[in-house]
Amino acid sequence: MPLDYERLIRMPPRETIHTFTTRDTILYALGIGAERLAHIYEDGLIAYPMMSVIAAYPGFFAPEPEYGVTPRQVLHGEQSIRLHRMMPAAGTVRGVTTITDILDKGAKGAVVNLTRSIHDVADDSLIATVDTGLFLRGGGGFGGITTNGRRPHPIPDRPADKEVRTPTRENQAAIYRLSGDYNPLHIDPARAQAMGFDKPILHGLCTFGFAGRALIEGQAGGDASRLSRLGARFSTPVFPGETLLTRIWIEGKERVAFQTLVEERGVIALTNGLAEFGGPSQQDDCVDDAHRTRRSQGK
Ligand SMILES: C/C=C/C(=O)SCCNC(=O)CCNC(=O)[C@H](O)C(C)(C)COP(=O)(O)OP(=O)(O)OC[C@H]1O[C@@H](n2cnc3c(N)ncnc32)[C@H](O)[C@@H]1OP(=O)(O)O
Repeated sequence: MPLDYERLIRMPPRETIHTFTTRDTILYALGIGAERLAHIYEDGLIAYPMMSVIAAYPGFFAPEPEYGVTPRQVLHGEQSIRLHRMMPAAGTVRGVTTITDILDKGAKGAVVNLTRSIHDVADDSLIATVDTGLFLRGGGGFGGITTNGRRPHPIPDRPADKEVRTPTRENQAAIYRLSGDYNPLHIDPARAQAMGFDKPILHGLCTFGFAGRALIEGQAGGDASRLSRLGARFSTPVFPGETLLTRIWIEGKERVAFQTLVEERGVIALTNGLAEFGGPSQQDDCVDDAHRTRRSQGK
């Protein structure tokens, strides 16, 4: 059934206030397979920039039936983050989520693009801009625009400059969901089968976090504060327990293209990836003392 474009595009912006503690930051890091002490120990804890995807998350998208969307149709299609300052390891943030456009992909489906600005409630500073594209299978055919002019970042036609391997665990989705995405698709075999999958799949945002970690390790020497932008398109679902292989193409001093493959199946899970380093422009103003100490110690 095509979605109800007129209703959906008029959906008012959704404001979400979210308080999180160092425990939540550590849980997110474990959910994306982190092992570095800096991300899993409360003493001088550093939040991964990818954690912005769960900050002020407004909840599972449009479950309301009047929009002509059912949760079974929804797959995560694209994700990007831009960091304007570092994610705090604890605090209260305010997110405002808005639908930017809805694309009609005909028989294939529809793409609903959303953007979320995340501010620190303490000083109202903008922390991150989080853009999400949701692919609604079967939601197309409503007579809408087919493109917004944005093109996926091209992957170079040459061998990658680097590869970083990051194994996921069998219980990865079970850990990741505790950061707030309780979609049964990722844990309940019957619900996964009802959506056409053999078994529960990993959250797309968990795969995204793994890719971010691989890029931070492969391109920034493990210094998470240097990642300022990360974006990619989801092309094949990942199953918990599979090994991810992130291929990196250096495109400039602080910029890489990337793809993330599932090693066991040789399929591409994330593509059209783009990452930028150098850190948020005003980052030194935002780095707390513990973090500065860790950086100077090279941790
Ligand atoms: C709530 C759920 C949470 C999750 O975490 S789910 C897990 C993470 N997500 C995934 O695993 C999704 C993996 N991707 C896929 O399964 C497939 O990939 C899609 C079903 C999303 C699309 O595949 P296909 O139906 O075969 O479409 P096409 O023929 O490749 O492309 C049709 C049009 O759709 C655009 N498109 C394709 N993939 C995406 C995408 N991932 N995000 C946004 N747009 C997409 C193309 O460009 C094209 O458009 P043009 O006809 O105008 O050229």
